[in-house]
Amino acid sequence: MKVVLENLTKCFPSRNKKGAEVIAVNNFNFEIPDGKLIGLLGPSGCGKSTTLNLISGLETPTKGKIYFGDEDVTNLPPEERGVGLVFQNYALYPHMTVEENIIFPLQNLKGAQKMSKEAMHQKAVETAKLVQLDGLMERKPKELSGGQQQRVAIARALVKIPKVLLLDEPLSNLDARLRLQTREELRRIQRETGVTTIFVTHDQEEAMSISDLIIVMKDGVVHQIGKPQDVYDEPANLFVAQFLGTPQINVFHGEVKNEKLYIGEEDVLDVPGRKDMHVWVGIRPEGFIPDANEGRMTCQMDRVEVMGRDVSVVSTHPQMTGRSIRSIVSAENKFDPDQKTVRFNLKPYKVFLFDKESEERV
Ligand SMILES: Nc1ncnc2c1ncn2[C@@H]1O[C@H](COP(=O)(O)OP(=O)(O)OP(=O)(O)O)[C@@H](O)[C@H]1O
Repeated sequence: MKVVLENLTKCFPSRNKKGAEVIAVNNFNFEIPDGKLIGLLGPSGCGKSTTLNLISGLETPTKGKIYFGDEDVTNLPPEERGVGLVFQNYALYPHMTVEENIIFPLQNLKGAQKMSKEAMHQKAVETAKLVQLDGLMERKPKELSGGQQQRVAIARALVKIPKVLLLDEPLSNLDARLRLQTREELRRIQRETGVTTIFVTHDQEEAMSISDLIIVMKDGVVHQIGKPQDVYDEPANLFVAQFLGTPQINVFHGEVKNEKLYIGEEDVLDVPGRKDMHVWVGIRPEGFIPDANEGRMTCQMDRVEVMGRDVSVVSTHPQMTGRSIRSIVSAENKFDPDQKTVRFNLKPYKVFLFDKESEERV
């Protein structure tokens, strides 16, 4: 089912009398396509959870509308929206078995939807199979790993076949290995069920790896929506460029003069057709090509970190905004441990220019 957000806005009153109100979500407009997995991404406090709570009905919007398909659900309570919810803390009932936990939402069905014990059991078994828990139905939550507990929570959210599945940081409580495994599981379950899913995370790598589309938010405002690779390759502004990618993009003070890009005294790249202006220059770590003789950009060598197939060259530059430049280059490049400088040429498609004031891409 598609989900339409129309001018969606949520303001919270200030916690003290003098303070300004908080605009947690500011005029969010988007149509989430049917059957897709959407990653809602941004730093802490950017309004991700509030957006999810508005979609689920746990919060009511200050302004704007929410549609599931063509139905306006803005004023419907959560239980009438048909959403499945999964939170960071699995919130399972500790005294119930896996099966009882999964069945729980079915027991509250009323009227024509009421199910027999046998039908509920069948449904629980089917859903448990989907999340690969079918051998563990008699266990209590404390007898399960974190990843398994989260799968019970997902099964419980799916058992009523929700129109929309909403996941708020569902992997945060898992250790690194389980996190990786469970996110792949999540992707598989979403593909198999085809339920439109919105997944909140502050972890850009997690969102990029499993989402069909990512939405990048900051301070309640949506900064960019797109396929993960497209957003990485074509960031709309400096914030998005800095938020996506590990190591982070390197940012320099720069200037376009006579169709050349200058960083400090050096013209590091030809930029045909560009008008003269001062810019922020963002260079992805993979955008540097070491060239000891003809490299147009000279940096002060700090150290080389071995990563296996690649090496990370850590260097500095007076026009750099952060502490040090991180460039990832093939391990086939050889560096002298005593060299004072390192010279690079730049891959033009890995270099982004941003307006100095608005920080929008130019
Ligand atoms: N009930 C509330 N009353 C007042 N302010 C709130 C309330 N809930 C959230 N906020 C504020 O709204 C903003 C957005 O909060 P929200 O929880 O949506 O962010 P988030 O992106 O999910 O953050 P995190 O990743 O830390 O959970 C924050 O500034 C937060 O302090």
